[in-house]
Amino acid sequence: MSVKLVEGQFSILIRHQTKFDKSLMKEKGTTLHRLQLPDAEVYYSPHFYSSRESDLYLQELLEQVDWQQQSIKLFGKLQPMPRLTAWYGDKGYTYSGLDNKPQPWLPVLQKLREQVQEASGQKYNSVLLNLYRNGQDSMGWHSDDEPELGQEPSIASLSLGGERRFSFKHRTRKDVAPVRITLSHGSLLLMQGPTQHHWLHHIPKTAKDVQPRINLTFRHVNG
Ligand SMILES: O=C(O)CCC(=O)C(=O)O
Ligand SMILES: [Fe+2]
Repeated sequence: MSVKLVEGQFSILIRHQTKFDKSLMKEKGTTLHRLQLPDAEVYYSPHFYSSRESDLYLQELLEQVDWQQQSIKLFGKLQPMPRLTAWYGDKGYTYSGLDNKPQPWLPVLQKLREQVQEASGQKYNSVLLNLYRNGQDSMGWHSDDEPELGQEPSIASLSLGGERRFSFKHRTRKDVAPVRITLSHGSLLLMQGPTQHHWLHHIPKTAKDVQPRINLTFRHVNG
């Protein structure tokens, strides 16, 4: 394996070469583009996986993951979350006020974790999966700043399936415009450094007729 990191003004080029089984050949070289957000460190690679690899991973995850409909308390009332979720990894973690008991890693999740770790140069011991069944499924404004994630967490987010809008908004600076990107099938988004301190992000609902989408956020939970 060789990892080469070249930092330009706005992009980091990471080249890597890994052995994969022939049926699922990962293309060599990943370019992570740095997004121009002040007070943040965010990188995006629209085609981290080819469309064929992405189709296969999407199918495997739809079939193998233990998808759950969880509820959250809103204004004192239990409401179903507008998406299905699952949590795999080595450590428990509290998210949106819910205690998540992780499931042991599936082989496909291990494989994705290794590839994402190689691209980011970080280690992750947990992954939260979200399944957005249609355009009415969503995730509200939040930042991933739970104390268990440490001061400046690195969060690697893989998207598979229907394209959805992902927006960032600065917590305090009104002079800084929100940033919107469309997360494509097989894309990788990396959020690290001070991003979670200063920015919120969300997945809004859409009236468009969108395909189901799976998002995986790899995290390192301290414990
Ligand atoms: O679905 C996404 O892209 C966002 C997921 C997210 O922000 C999270 O799991 O914390
Ligand atoms: Fe998040």
